[in-house]
Amino acid sequence: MKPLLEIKDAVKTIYNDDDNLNILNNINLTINPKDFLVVLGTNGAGKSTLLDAITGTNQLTSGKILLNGDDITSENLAKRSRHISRVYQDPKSGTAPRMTVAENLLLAKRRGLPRRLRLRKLNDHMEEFQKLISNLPTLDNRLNTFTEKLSGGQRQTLSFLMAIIQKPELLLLDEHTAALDPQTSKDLMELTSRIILEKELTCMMITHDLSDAMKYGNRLIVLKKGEIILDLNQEEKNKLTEADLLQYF
Ligand SMILES: Nc1ncnc2c1ncn2[C@@H]1O[C@H](COP(=O)(O)OP(=O)(O)OP(=O)(O)O)[C@@H](O)[C@H]1O
Repeated sequence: MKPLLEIKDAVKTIYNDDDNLNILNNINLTINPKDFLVVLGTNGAGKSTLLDAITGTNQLTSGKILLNGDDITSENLAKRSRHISRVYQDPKSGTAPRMTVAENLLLAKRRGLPRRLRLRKLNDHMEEFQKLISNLPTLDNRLNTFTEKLSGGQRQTLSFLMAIIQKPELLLLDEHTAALDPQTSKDLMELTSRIILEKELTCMMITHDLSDAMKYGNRLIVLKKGEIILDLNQEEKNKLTEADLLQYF
């Protein structure tokens, strides 16, 4: 199978006056199409830095990143965002507050087009957007609500829908349920898993929640001090208990 994403000898160095620190220390990782990879690790292990390198938010010091065999290591964020989408932890970061739910969805659907063209003919898309949210009690009847009026959970659900609406080649979830209450977090995690399977997305998800890490995904890696210290496939993951996982922290 042709890999979707290849990370080769990735190093990210932070230069300090007295000491240099490799926050990514020679990471090698291959992700295949339809993989749902869960990423665990202690605070400061380098998880977000790794996602930053994949999206182009932050460039690597050395190493390569290939998407579908193409070297994207020095491509800028805008170019990569045509293929890669990301949901952050903060519900406020993914949506435009002074726009309605429907306008946000249209912006996401037309990502890559000039902004002035992106909001045209909204009415043509209302039926499609209504269908998209029809099974989601949290957003039902909210298409015309300004995003700033939504709760954190509603906003995060919208951020997630915006991230998948164009069927990205790679979906990156950066603790996307961490700021939500337990029930809302569970609902969004279940929606996430359902949509990833239905749309056959390839996903990399950072979480600190061990039970989510056990329950979701077909592969699990643990990062520590910028290195991958554990990499398990589905079968190996199924044999693991939360207590086993805790030993890596
Ligand atoms: N621009 C920067 N300058 C200096 N240090 C940085 C910079 N970016 C990240 N770091 C450091 O690199 C390390 C890795 O940070 P990163 O945010 O990737 O960790 P993380 O695994 O995502 O942590 P968390 O679970 O807390 O979100 C941390 O020690 C952090 O302080």
